[in-house]
Amino acid sequence: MNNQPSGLMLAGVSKRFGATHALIDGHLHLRPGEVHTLLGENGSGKSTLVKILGGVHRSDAGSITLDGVPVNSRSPRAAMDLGIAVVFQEVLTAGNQSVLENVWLGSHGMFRRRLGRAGQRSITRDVLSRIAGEVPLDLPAGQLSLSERQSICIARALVRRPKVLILDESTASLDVKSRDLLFVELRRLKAEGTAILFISHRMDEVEEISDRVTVLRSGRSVSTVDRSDLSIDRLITDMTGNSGHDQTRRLPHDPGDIILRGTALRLSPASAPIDFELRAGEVVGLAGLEGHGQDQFIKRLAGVAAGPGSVDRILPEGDKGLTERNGDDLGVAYLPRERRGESLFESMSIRENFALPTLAKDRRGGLLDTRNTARRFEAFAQSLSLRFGAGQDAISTLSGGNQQKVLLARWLATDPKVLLLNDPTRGVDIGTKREIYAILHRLSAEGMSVVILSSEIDELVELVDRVLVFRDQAVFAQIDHSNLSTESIVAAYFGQKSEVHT
Ligand SMILES: Nc1ncnc2c1ncn2[C@@H]1O[C@H](COP(=O)(O)OP(=O)(O)OP(=O)(O)O)[C@@H](O)[C@H]1O
Repeated sequence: MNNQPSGLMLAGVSKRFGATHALIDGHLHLRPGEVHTLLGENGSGKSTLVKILGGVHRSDAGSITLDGVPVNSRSPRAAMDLGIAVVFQEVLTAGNQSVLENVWLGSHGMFRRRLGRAGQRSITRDVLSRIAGEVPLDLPAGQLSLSERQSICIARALVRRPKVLILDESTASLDVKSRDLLFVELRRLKAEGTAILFISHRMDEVEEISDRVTVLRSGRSVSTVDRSDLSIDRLITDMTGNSGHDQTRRLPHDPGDIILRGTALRLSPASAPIDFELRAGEVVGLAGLEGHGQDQFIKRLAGVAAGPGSVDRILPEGDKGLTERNGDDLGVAYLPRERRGESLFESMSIRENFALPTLAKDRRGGLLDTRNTARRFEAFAQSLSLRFGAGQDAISTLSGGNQQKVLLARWLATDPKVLLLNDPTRGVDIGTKREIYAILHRLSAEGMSVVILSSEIDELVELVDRVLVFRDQAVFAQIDHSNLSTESIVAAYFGQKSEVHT
């Protein structure tokens, strides 16, 4: 008779990377039939723990058991064989392979053969319809949206019917509809006895789905809290070791002169044209269900997407056309949504990734003064609480949230007049998010204008002067500061106009 507790038990698990102690004495009990959230600041060790469970890293010390049986996965396949399925933080799909092939990528030949092609199709259709709606199985994955590609990664884990399902920030790339569908599916799996380890920096999600929450701080498990005792303040205190991260809702204020103007911008041939004016010191939010035009709109403002209509940067001495090439010279900075591919240089160091567009600031008589680069980087690293080993380390050694902070620092360092941010705090912990909001509040008070596309409604309510909500490739509603609330934004998402919308 096995007296070991059922589920996944971790005791004293630790892992070092060179001088970095990523995980120290990690403890966790994940029970069958629960959603257990792992919460912690960027770099606190969550992904390291997940990668140990998923057979990507080997722990240096400690014990892990599943239903009393030692887990010592030497590879992702070994973990899978034990019934542990992990959806990793980055969206990992092969763009030129079909949706169907992507879902079955990496599974055993035997397992696949047993099901046959027809079986694979029907299981995939069934799983995807539950978590993402209709997705064409034969389309190359590269043609799908980020959210749909993430749903493929989740489906890849689900078709294997795991005992333990681990979702490492998997919701960060999902649109609202798919996230809601996933939560319904998680509740169903939970009722069937699946043990679910959930990681997210979004407190609304943590509150909604968690049965228990374990907090990691600097690689150590510091507390485990039951759903009935959940309080955001308590969780933040456990995460940070102090309680200094107060919410700071933006106050109404008078913006300055027009600094950027979009005229008759059309996001699709049939959609209504959009006129848009951005004033100095304004912070404007863009929102909407995924695929409704807000992403295209911010890309048009940034000059990285083309289409009918024009975007003009209004300079004090008069109008001047904005082109893709001179956007930076005109003080317009754009932070794209996808870290990989769109903005990170994976073969470069942390400091190089930060400094690339601003190296001219470090030239002295034609020579590069790297000490100056280091000084500039250090200042941003401090204000954004960047957790890293050394500036020369490869960017890939940083946790996901810390990579995002380096990119934000890169564009803040250009001293932009207009900062265009495409979902900038995705993967950033709540303490740092609030530090970023404070920085943006300060810079906008000094006259910088910000356009921020965010999938996080609380972030918009806290940060912006007004929100444009997109539907069907057009602006459906503009919600002004005095009417900003979670309810008013969500109502507009789903096409409900109330009298508060202008
Ligand atoms: N391959 C690696 N080489 C060197 N250091 C690493 C490596 N992987 C992780 N680290 C370091 O280990 C620490 C923990 O990182 P980890 O990715 O586990 O954090 P996290 O809690 O998942 O953060 P985030 O919320 O940002 O995803 C960080 O300091 C990170 O820089």
